[in-house]
Amino acid sequence: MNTFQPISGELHAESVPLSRIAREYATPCYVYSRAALTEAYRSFDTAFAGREHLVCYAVKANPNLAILNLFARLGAGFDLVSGGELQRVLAAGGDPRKVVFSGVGKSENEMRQALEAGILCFNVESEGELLRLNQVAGSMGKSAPVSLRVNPDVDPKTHPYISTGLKGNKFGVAYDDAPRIYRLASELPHISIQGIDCHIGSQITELSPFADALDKVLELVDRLERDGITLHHLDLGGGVGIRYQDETPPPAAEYVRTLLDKLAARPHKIIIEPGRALVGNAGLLLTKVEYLKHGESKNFAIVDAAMNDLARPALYDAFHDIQAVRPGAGVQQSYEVVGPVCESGDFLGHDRQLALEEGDLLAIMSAGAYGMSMSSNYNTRPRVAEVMVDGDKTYLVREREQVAALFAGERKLPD
Ligand SMILES: Cc1ncc(COP(=O)(O)O)c(C=O)c1O
Ligand SMILES: N[C@@H](CCCC[NH3+])C(=O)O
Repeated sequence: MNTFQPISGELHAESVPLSRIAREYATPCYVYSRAALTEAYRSFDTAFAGREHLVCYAVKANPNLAILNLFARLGAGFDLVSGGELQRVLAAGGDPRKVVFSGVGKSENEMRQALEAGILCFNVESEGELLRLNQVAGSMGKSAPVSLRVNPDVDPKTHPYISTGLKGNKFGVAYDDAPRIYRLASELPHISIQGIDCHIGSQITELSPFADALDKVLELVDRLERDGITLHHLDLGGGVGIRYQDETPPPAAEYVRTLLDKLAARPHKIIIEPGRALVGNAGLLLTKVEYLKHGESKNFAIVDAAMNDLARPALYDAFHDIQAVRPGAGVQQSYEVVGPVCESGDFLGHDRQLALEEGDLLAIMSAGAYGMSMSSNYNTRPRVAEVMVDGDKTYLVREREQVAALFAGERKLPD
């Protein structure tokens, strides 16, 4: 699908020219396509047809309430890492019985909040967390549904900051420790074992790490079975990559087929936790060129978006394609595309061939995941607006107003 494509020489979001969005909402702003979000979700969901499954969207990728609401309506579950994310999911109409709660540092308060809401499963990441959860659940007269997140020591072949399933990473319990901790869990009075969980990293563009991790998980499932511990679900995490530049990540259908081929003889319900693959290419960051500056060795295009709006280039040296919204009238040359923040690391792209004039609009592509969600107020810059496009309509999706509109008459927002 061509979510963002040129029509009559101007880049559009669905059928809305980006210059119209800039005029109506000002720049910088994030622009999301409802059709692209829907299609991405469905591509995973339909690939599981005939198999008991749950696609739990990883909220951290983009916790925008309109996006959560859309996925909830499509039947998604949610993967959380904080009590704040749980509040958002509930405010957006998500079903707590489809929620899994990951994260290495869950606080007592967060445990209470999740037990109160009645979530599907805690993905427990340490023995200490298991013992604490048992205590908290007991004090509430409840039983906590649990999977252990195991660390399979598989190399996901991605950026080291976003690898999570290697021995040296802080995530999950050590593979060889898992049987002992499951035995402990089976003896705790307020813990109810539901499944097993594994998430090896993010922006993974090959299938082999997923297949290797699943093999290791299945070995453990068999071992547990022999020990008399039966699991109801397997949560295989997220991590499927997207195309930013020239990557060739597996399409959802191929990824799911690879998993299901190994799971054909297994009775378990399958859970996955994709984040980036559902939202990454459904969003862009729209920005305006404020100034062109020709330095001694480089040309700078100084735009009104910055590292506080999109941290990925500064943080991971990540590549985001940068497209002119309209063909430029300037001379085509190499530009450093940089923001107004007072750091030399404040760049959105290096050495980009662009024909620019001041006032031109640029689209920073593939910014739907880990864009707004990692933004900050650094340099006392306000957080930018987020705009949802639906066909030829656009609407501002600023938190409170947006939820109020979505749930008018249906649900009262917490103060
Ligand atoms: C536990 C867990 N699940 C799911 C995800 C989502 O990852 P991605 O956005 O790469 O699909 C993450 C982030 O890496 C995670 O830590
Ligand atoms: N923030 C990372 C992904 C982190 C995945 C979360 N465990 C990125 O922008 O690529």
